Amino acid sequence: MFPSRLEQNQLKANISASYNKLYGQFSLTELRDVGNYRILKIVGEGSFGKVYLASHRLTHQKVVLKMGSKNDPNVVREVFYHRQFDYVYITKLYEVIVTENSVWMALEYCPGKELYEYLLVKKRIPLDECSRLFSQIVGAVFYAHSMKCVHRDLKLENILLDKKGQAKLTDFGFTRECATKGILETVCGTTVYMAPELIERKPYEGYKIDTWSLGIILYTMIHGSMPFDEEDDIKTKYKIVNDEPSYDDNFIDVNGKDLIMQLLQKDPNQRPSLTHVLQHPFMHPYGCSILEKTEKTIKRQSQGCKHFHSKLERKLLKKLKQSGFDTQAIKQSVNKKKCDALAGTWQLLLEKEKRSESLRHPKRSRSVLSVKKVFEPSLSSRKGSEDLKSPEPGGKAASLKRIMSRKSDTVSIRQPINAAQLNLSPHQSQAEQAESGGNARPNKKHNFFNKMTNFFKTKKQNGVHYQNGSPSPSSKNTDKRKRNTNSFESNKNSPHRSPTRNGNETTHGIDTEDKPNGKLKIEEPMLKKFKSNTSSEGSRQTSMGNYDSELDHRPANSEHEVLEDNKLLEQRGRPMSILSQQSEMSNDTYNSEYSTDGNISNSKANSSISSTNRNISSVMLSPSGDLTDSHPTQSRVTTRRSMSIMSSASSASERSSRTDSFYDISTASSPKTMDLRAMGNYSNADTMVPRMTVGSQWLSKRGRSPVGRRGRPPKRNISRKLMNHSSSAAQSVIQEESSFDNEDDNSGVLLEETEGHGVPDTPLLHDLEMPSSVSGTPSKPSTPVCAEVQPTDRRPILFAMGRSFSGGSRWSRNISEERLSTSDFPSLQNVGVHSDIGSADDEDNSLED
Ligand SMILES: Nc1ncnc2c1ncn2[C@@H]1O[C@H](COP(=O)(O)OP(=O)(O)OP(=O)(O)O)[C@@H](O)[C@H]1O
Repeated sequence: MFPSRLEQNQLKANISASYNKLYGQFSLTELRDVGNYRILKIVGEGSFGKVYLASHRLTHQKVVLKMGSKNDPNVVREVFYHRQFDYVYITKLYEVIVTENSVWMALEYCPGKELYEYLLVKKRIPLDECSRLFSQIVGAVFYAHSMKCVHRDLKLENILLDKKGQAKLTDFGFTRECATKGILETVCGTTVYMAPELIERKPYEGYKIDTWSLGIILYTMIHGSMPFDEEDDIKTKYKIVNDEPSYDDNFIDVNGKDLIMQLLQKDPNQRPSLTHVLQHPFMHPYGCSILEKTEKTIKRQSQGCKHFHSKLERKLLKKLKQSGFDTQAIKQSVNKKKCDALAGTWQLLLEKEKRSESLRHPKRSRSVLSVKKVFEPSLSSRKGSEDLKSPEPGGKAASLKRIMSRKSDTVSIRQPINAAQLNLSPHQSQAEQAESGGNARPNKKHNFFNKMTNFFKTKKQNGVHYQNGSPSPSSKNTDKRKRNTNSFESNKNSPHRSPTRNGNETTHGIDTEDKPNGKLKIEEPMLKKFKSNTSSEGSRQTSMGNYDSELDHRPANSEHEVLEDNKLLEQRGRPMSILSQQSEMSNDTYNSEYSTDGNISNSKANSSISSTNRNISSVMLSPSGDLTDSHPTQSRVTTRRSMSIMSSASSASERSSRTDSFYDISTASSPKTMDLRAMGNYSNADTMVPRMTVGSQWLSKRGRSPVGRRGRPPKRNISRKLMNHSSSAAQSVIQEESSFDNEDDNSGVLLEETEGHGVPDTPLLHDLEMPSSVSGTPSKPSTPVCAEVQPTDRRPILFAMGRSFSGGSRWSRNISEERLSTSDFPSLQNVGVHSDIGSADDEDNSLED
């Protein structure tokens, strides 16, 4: 029986519709999935590439996917070091996916964004909150240092806030180990955060430059502006080397000042150890608690205590086994920190299980770090910080906004309210917490809205008018009068900090009477100043140069991206990076050591560096002590905010370290190769082509590209073009590398300045292994190797880059082979996974774990 004509037509239409659908899917340029992750939206963009919010398909856990170029050694460096860290105040690296050209890092999602942005919103962070956040940051750096690693790019932008408002250190692109070489030479970091010895280009102790940057961070958190940040970078550098920061007693107390002064000692040897920092009275009560727990964590990890020992882990492992998983493979991946799909899935499952567990059995943590604990009125009032009660950025304001938006049909707020404008009691905050947690009870809501109404009534009576989230001048007068009764001076010697002083209220104005010189300090310009100060290059921003226009330059791949970009525009009106004049070195990425791999670069950037160096020296050598700038800075257009830099003055050892790091991660070192390295043999013919490509990319990336680290891809392309065509340095790299074309097969050659090499002795760095597929052979964990360098001894050393590039795709291939597909997994119910992901706001990450 043949189908009727109508049926035939219907069938035809169906077939063509599904064909077209499939075709449409194939021709989609939009990125939807990476490995086991479904991309949800763009959350940021770094110099490496875009950063996406994604969902792990198997566990529905949210992660951040950060993309980088496979050929960028900073990406390799970041992965290499980051995967070693397993610490509560460092973002977790769950998984690394390597595709043909890119590396994708699946990182812990921190919805609170950067501390920098938080500070922009808050203007200043109250002392108690500073103490809490700063203890967490110092804890993270202490942990990294105990692993014999220095971060070298500590700044507000590299500290993220998780959903609980906890600080998380991130971005390990400049990290290096110090186990083999205590004294480093590479100038890297961000100018305004740089220690004097870095500015002066002296050899430096890595740990101590981190300590200095911590001082800058603390100062900025408290004051809302940076201690050394001038319009002119030369002046900034001069100040870093010669001046003491000025402290504003309206915002800082004796302890805070004492701590910052210690951290910002010009003499690195005078800077305190991080143990001392954590024990400092300013850090009380958080510091000691963090120190204690971090030490425990370090001890446990250094003793090689592996995972799978806790009850929860064993339970989860059992479930997985019962469901047919290869638990041995999981154990191996996790213990060796392979960061493959198995390890990633395990970590995410475990986190989810922890969350469910803590929901099932909520326990009250005794830790002072517990969010619950810090919400307690007693502690809060002792420290006087309202913000402790709002762990999320935006604090009360954010919560309030949410609550109010829920009730938008009955209550309306004209403008977002800044936390600073609210002065609720601890109890109010607790109620608000309950509200924002979604467990609000009607009576509480009622209560809360009554309080809100009262609050607005009171403010109205006091003449406060909200404009763009800030009180209008008339309100400031009122506030000023109010603060007169609570002036800091009167509380200065009090052992307890004044709630008003610590609260956000104080951030809105300072009494004329409080100032010794009687000068009125106007708050709004302060905020503006801070904006540009924090974005150290942003101080040169023009009205044209802004984040918006930068985003506009980027090709929007899809409507989705456009939407995201628009959201970003709404959220962040930051100044953007615009190409600076070539002589501008400081806050741009200037001549990374990658660009000098085997070469002393003669690029424009290099000359810019030397010109700036001349500038610095001329400034500093001025006999009168005045700032004499014999080489005035060329007109800068504008830049966005502080940029991380790495100078051409990088020591060969640093370069060696980087390349060794890459070597370690990509190929397993063999004693034989090591010997060859030491003997200075050159080798490898077939890897020269990729090396050449890589060389040029490195040059354009963090090299002399006038675009900063946060430069956008189109600009990078431009600079790459410039490099390729105009930079003799790039050619020089290629020439020198090409000269070794006919060497041994297994290694790349880098013309290095070296005198030998050392092997790190840190036990914590040892037990690592990337997927064996990286090297193509089962690999014993290799230790980071770093050449001890004498600048005078310039000779080529062998370094086994070859396989890394030629074999990179093999790694990628094998990883993807190993990667679990959805079908590989049984139903998640079988392994006891709940679908209420992310809803809990528990203590899953607590140090007690
Ligand atoms: N784990 C994360 N959670 C939430 N957002 C993140 C996370 N990591 C990065 N982001 C967002 O992505 C942006 C860029 O990320 P990141 O700064 O790490 O990139 P980058 O390439 O290292 O940048 P740069 O080197 O210029 O500092 C950040 O500003 C932040 O807003």
